[in-house]
Amino acid sequence: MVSCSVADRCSSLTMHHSLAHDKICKLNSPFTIHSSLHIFATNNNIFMRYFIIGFMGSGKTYWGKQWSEASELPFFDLDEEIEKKEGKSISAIFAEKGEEAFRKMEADMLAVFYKKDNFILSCGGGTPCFHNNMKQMNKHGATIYLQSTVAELVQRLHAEKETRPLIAGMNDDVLAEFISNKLNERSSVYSQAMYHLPTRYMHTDNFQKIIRRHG
Ligand SMILES: Nc1ncnc2c1ncn2[C@@H]1O[C@H](COP(=O)(O)OP(=O)(O)OP(=O)(O)O)[C@@H](O)[C@H]1O
Ligand SMILES: O=C(O)C1=C[C@@H](O)[C@@H](O)[C@H](O)C1
Ligand SMILES: [Mg+2]
Repeated sequence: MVSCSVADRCSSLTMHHSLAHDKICKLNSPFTIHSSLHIFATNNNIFMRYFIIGFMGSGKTYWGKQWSEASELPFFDLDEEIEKKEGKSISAIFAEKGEEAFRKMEADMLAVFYKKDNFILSCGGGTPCFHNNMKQMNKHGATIYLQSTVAELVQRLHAEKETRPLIAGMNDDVLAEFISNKLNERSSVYSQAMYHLPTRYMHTDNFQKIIRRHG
């Protein structure tokens, strides 16, 4: 399904081959993802499914929207889809029904996307870590891990804690420790993504240029 071309060279971005996870190829841009390398086909239908994963605050929604505008692939945000279906915020769902119930809703909503054809989906921070979701996403499309450092995440999440139930009310020291521990715990799952994009090397301008070149 996927192969690495000779042009796939880059200092900051790596791709994990979906069929041979031990093979790591350097890519010249995140948008090699958008090339024919990641077109999936069944029964003569061609479709592109991109699942963006990463820790809370890594920029999945931010980059997913920009990528969608530039590529014209429709953008969806899994948290927002759950909120629409349930008619309440993620915080309210956690408060009223608990995390376990939320994880089930999340897996069920994700499964809806396995049947859609062309999209970019920004997942929740914990999505890959529950209900075998990581394996399923790798099976049904291309998975893209936005890899951020603890320092980047603390900086971004500092101002947005209250909309994220897992970190609401934490002071900055506790937040940094929580992020560090949780990231550590989740890293082995995130690393199963086909593409790893370190967010500190991503900028709007080069992102869009890359799309124009590869889209
Ligand atoms: N490269 C960037 N430049 C400027 N702001 C950014 C960048 N990446 C993310 N942000 C900002 O950081 C905050 C967190 O990003 P975002 O909401 O996209 O994260 P997320 O991965 O979708 O988080 P969650 O899993 O909680 O939904 C947002 O305010 C977003 O606008
Ligand atoms: O990291 C997590 O577990 C979460 C991230 C958010 O996107 C939401 O899905 C929810 O707040 C849980
Ligand atoms: Mg988001």
